[in-house]
Amino acid sequence: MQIVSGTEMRTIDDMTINQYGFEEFALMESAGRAFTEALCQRITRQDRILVFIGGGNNGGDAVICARHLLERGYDVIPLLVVEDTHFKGAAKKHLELFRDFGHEVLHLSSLQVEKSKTIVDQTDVIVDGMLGTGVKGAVREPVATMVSLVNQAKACVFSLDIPSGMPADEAAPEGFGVKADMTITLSNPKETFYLPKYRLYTGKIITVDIGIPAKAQQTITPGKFLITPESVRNNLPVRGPDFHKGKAGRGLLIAGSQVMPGAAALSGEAALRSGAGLLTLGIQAGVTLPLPGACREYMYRLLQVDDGKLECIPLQGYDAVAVGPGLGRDHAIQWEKQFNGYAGTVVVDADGLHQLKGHITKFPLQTKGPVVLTPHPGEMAMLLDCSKEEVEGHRFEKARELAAMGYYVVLKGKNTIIANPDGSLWVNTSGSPALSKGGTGDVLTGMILGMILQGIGLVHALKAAVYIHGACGERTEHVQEAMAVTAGDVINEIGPVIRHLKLMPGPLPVDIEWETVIIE
Ligand SMILES: NC(=O)C1=CN([C@@H]2O[C@H](COP(=O)(O)OP(=O)(O)OC[C@H]3O[C@@H](n4cnc5c(N)ncnc54)[C@H](O)[C@@H]3O)[C@@H](O)[C@H]2O)[C@@H](O)CC1
Ligand SMILES: [K+]
Repeated sequence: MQIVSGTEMRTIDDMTINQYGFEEFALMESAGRAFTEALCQRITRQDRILVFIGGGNNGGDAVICARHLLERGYDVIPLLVVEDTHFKGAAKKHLELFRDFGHEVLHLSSLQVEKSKTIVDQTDVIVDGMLGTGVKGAVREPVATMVSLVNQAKACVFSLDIPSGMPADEAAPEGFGVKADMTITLSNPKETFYLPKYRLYTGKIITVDIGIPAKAQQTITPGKFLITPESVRNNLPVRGPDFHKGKAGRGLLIAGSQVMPGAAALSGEAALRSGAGLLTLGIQAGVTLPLPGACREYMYRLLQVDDGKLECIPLQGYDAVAVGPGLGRDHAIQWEKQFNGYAGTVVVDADGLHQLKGHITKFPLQTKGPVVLTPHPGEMAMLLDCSKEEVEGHRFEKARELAAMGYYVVLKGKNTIIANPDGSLWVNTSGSPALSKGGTGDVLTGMILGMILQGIGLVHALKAAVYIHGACGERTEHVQEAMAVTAGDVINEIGPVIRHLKLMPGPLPVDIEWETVIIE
């Protein structure tokens, strides 16, 4: 499932209409109808419906929705928030058709604000078709007053394509808009749906297919995609009857310190629970690991510290190395000496990232294999010399900026982003507030290491680890309060979540990119 900015959506629409000859009028009909179908599955015949109609193509879609609802016998008030003169092209034709079929629209200009407030108060369902991806700048009157009215309404609000007023481009200045209960988005989820500043706007997100050809979608490169459970399931490691531990990789985890031994234990156990075949823990000599746990299952390599530097470990025989959880910053990793020419995968997290900072531009050139960085927003800000707010406001851009230095980036947070050095992105939708606790990041690093070791391909491994980690958080909430969940509880869900994924009912979709998905 591809995610797009508003600008990219316009490019796709232009290709569809101008390059492939699709009629704009018919495409709009398809959009309005797909929206209505999804809407009708969620409302009842008794609902009083108010359809807010703007003057652009989003309003055109809303006119079509109002027509279909009326033709199906629903109780509908179509309310035009601008004058007829705003309507152009296909939207204008659809408005004319609406009237030709004998339907009437109410004009906002003919109502007092008090009257419009009464109408809103008496409504059960609001269709928000005022502004779509074409919004520019802050919402102007009279739409701004209507946005406020909608946000105070008791009615269930369904935004058409995107909540009115909210921009569809990450680069646009922050906008104020409708706060929907559900957004039924056309063709592709918009990138801003996955930014923290707009989290309260979309409500649940549903994507509907409006018949845009795949060829038009493929013109957007590098692409941004949602991680779907189906795509994770299709690429999970499989163990045949002749399987043995050597086939599940040999990993090295350099982690832990006197004050944070638990981070090493959590990461290591998560790597093993995610399928790692053999794991060695490289840990500073003298650190006492908390027992029990998975500490029994891995091998140890005690690291000496000399002159403030951590001893280097020969890396032959290790398929991947993860470095950083709980490591501290006092004992320096000798990046160049330790990893020079190493052809396996290196994963750097937590204190490892702080230590890597001074080597950030050189490091990908010193290793032969891929390097994965797993920063949270604060660590990302540190790596890119910007503020955490800048990272959170521009998560796609910042993930790509770091990836362009030659890294695979896992930018953590709600809707974790995976970025490829070529700029391709994957966005996660699983997760839970239960994961907001110390140690869950260490668990994710271990899971990433475990998945990488099983040889399913680096991006598939990252997608699987990130998705399953989020799903583990969701599952912990079924049996206990989110606030009570610990990182150890998350580890305990890895096996059940993978089992659940593997047993998912139904045939596998041939091409998930074109499935309609419901994102809770
Ligand atoms: N061919 C296409 O391009 C298709 C577009 N579709 C729909 O078209 C939408 C995009 O349509 P448009 O590009 O016409 O744009 P919109 O309908 O999002 O908005 C344009 C209108 O809003 C007004 N406007 C812009 N910024 C404003 C602000 N800050 N305050 C108040 N009014 C403002 C403009 O004057 C114009 O009338 C999508 O969201 C989608 O709903 C669908 O019909 C599918 C096909
Ligand atoms: K809208």
